Amino acid sequence: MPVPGPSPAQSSLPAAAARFGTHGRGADAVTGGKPALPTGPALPFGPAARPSHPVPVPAPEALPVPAGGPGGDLAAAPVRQAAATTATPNPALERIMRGPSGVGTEGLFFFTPRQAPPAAPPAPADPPAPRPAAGGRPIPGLYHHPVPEPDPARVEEVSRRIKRWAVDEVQAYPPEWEDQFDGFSVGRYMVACHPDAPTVDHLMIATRLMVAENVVDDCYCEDHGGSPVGLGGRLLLAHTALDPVHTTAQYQSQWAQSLLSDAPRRSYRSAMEYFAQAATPSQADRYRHDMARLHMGYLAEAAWAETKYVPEVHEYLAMRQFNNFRPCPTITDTVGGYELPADLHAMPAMQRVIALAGNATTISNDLYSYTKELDSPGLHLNLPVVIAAREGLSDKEAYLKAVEIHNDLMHAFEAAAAELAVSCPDPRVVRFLRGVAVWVDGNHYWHQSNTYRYSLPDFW
Ligand SMILES: CC(C)=CCC/C(C)=C(\C)COP(=O)(O)OP(=O)(O)O
Ligand SMILES: [Mg+2]
Repeated sequence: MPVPGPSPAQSSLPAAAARFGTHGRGADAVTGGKPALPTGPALPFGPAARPSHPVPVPAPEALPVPAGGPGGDLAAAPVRQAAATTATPNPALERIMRGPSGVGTEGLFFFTPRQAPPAAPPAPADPPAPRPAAGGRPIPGLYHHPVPEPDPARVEEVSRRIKRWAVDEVQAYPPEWEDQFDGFSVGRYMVACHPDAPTVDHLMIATRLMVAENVVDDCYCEDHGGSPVGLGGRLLLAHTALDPVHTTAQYQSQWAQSLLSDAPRRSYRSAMEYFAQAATPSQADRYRHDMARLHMGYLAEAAWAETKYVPEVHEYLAMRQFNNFRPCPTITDTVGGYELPADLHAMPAMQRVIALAGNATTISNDLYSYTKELDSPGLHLNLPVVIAAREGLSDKEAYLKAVEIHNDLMHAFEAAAAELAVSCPDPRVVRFLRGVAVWVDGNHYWHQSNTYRYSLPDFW
């Protein structure tokens, strides 16, 4: 069912909500500069908008450990003293591999009861049994970890607050698209992905960014008012809502006003303002870097769409490593209320873990969104489509091959994460790795259960 375009009265509002619909099409363009709308918070990046000093970074032994959340048993001193490698039983290492216990921690295991780690003790006898997911069914043969249902009270509160932000603070979508916004279920998504968030305020940091990222993708890139034509200029200007321009007074104020001129920029600006207030400067810079990666991926995809180029499979996978969920799991420490320091984040082994996790989650999206994208206008690239075109396989064979690629990525991610947890048992590293792992699982849960948005092909 096509989504009706905005009414004339609403057409001055940027059409930003198509991301939240199952078949949202025909949105008006939002790329032109529109008159500034009333805004909520003050402009970001001014002295008043920022903490005058970074949020204090706790020492490892002082890391916040929410009750029942991950990391609780990881902050213990014995873990910090665990040997880099060991051939003999080591209680600290055993605890790392065993991971936390308690409700909500199933997704935090690198090794599940189904997959015993090499040279590691068996998992605890009574791991929490996840309740069945909200709906939908997993893709047959897709390697994943079920998660418990996200805390309904948190889901309700995040959902309430995010709608107020989207409607009142950034005017992200016109009123008639409310049901599509609700159907996206971003509250359930973020609560599932961040079970260790200490408070709803922490969850809101991730939720605003998630909405803003989708508003930009829909309105600038996708067929909800977006287009590959001119995308570079739009994305660069939107990127300045995350990474501010520093120029002379006359142009500084013009630039600041421009951030209010469409829904993507209003959303980025506001979500970044909230994020930067909670993050350390290093965490904010990490996010900017990840978003620059994302925008580069959007541009490669757009360039191929413009020239109707179907990439080789390895070229597609390279593009999709950038056009990727990566900016979402990499804020897990900010949302968890602690910091993975920059030098630990920058370790090549950590970078590999992050890339593999991002790639697995993004190929999972390719699989769950396959039928939606087949229905969209033009040729929408995703991994099964590219494999079919480039390797001469049937649609079904290509899809099943893409499932295998996803599974290989997941196994590589888990192996790399477990290896790093052993070789660098700093509790912040281990907690971050678990945060990424549970984000991967929450992301799968959301895709599987979002039957409003996704449906599986008829291949089984
Ligand atoms: C949330 C975020 C950082 C998104 C950036 C990249 C992105 C939009 C995806 C990885 C999702 O892929 P896709 O555009 O194919 O989304 P849908 O399949 O339309 O849900
Ligand atoms: Mg997709």
